[in-house]
Amino acid sequence: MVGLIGSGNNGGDGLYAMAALAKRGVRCTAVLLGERTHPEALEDFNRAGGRSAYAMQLPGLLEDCDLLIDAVYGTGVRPGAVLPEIPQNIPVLACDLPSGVDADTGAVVPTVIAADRTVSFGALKTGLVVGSGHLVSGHIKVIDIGLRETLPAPEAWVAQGEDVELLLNRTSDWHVPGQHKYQRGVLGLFAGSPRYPGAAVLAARAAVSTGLGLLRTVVPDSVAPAMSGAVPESVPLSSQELTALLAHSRRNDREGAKRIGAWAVGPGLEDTPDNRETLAQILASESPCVYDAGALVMLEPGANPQPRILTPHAGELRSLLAKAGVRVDAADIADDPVRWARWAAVAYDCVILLKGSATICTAPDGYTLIVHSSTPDLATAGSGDVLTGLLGTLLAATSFPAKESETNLMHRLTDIAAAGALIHAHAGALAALEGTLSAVDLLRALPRAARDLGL
Ligand SMILES: NC(=O)C1=CN([C@@H]2O[C@H](COP(=O)(O)OP(=O)(O)OC[C@H]3O[C@@H](n4cnc5c(N)ncnc54)[C@H](O)[C@@H]3O)[C@@H](O)[C@H]2O)[C@@H](O)CC1
Repeated sequence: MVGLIGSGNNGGDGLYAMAALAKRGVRCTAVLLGERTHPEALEDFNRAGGRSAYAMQLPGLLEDCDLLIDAVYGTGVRPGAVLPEIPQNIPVLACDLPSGVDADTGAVVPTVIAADRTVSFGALKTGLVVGSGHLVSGHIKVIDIGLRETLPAPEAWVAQGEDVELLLNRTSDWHVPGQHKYQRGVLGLFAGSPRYPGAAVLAARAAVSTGLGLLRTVVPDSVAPAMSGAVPESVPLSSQELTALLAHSRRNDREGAKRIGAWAVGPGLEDTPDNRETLAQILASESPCVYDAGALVMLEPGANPQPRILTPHAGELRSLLAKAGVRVDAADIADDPVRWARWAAVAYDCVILLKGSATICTAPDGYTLIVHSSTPDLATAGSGDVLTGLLGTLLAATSFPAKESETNLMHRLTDIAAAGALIHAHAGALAALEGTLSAVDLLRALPRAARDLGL
């Protein structure tokens, strides 16, 4: 076993770990990379029979290495760190976090040492589960080292499959299925264009296959035949009907509100004057809404009484922020996705679900849930459309108390966004078991994924 040992406490942790292994008879060599080495840990390691080596000996040592322990840098890494290259065939176990990962943001240096496993001490660091850090952390295990009482409140929470029931607060909100179709929610879907008819169909199929009561669709004439063919459950909504219905719900008419409980807007949508007009009507409707893809282009920053979830990927987030006067590039977002998602949540007064290697769901007050279980295969065309339909169903099936505080409402939306991301990720994992993953494979797996997670 070879350990890469840095000059700080992370190096000390690596030496103590290797000392314990050396005592069990494992042949351990510590490559000392810093100008100094944690003195007590080095003494313990030497006493246990470990050997030390210099950086120049590393290539030879790696030829006969079953496991590399990476303890060069932990939370103390500063920008500009340069790390040795490790051949891909050598399994790497990182102490606390892979060397070169920023513990708070997930930013990595170009020479970051990718780990197969990371053993993190005391608490899960945000940088392990978001951005580029998430891609190099491998399997993560958090070890309790008795710090719990002294740790500050977490700045973000990781949501997992078993949390879905809690996130959806099903006991109080979800109606008994099968009684009445409106009780399982009515969703309006405004999506599609002659250029992107499939996006609307994917979102619609996702919505109905997660147990929606009724789907009303607002799609261009050219998309309508494909929609009724692929999603016979959907009921088209003419523009006159739409205007009348939205006027009803603006006056808080109970019947109108019942007819469309939530909206899903954007998959395949084009930026046209007519679409902008419809979008403005939906924005004014005050029914909760998920906005994706083409709809994001048409949104403006600022407060809006409508409860909203926006679901950008990094490029769309950059455009949203630019409209709000915040100039960032793709690299800035990759280096600190939580920070920029929060900026957008504030600028647009909504919940942001930022898609990426991990999904970040965040409210304007900073309440943040991270879903990092997604398979990389989910970055497939149409996968976002499926997520939009699924989130629409979750919104339509949730009853939001009329007198909910702004903060509670935003937290509820964040919980729903994370629940959607978890179901989506689980569907992706199920579909990936069958081989390559297309959006249609994802759709097929959706009912089973929803059932597995208690929907
Ligand atoms: N702080 C705590 O409460 C605990 C810390 N622990 C361990 O301590 C680690 C943090 O220890 P440290 O604060 O000593 O930090 P690190 O051990 O991560 O690294 C700090 C050392 O690396 C050097 N360094 C950092 N960036 C550099 C760069 N770009 N170029 C050259 N040198 C650079 C610093 O000068 C310093 O000597 C954690 O990751 C964890 O492994 C744990 O043992 C548990 C408790």
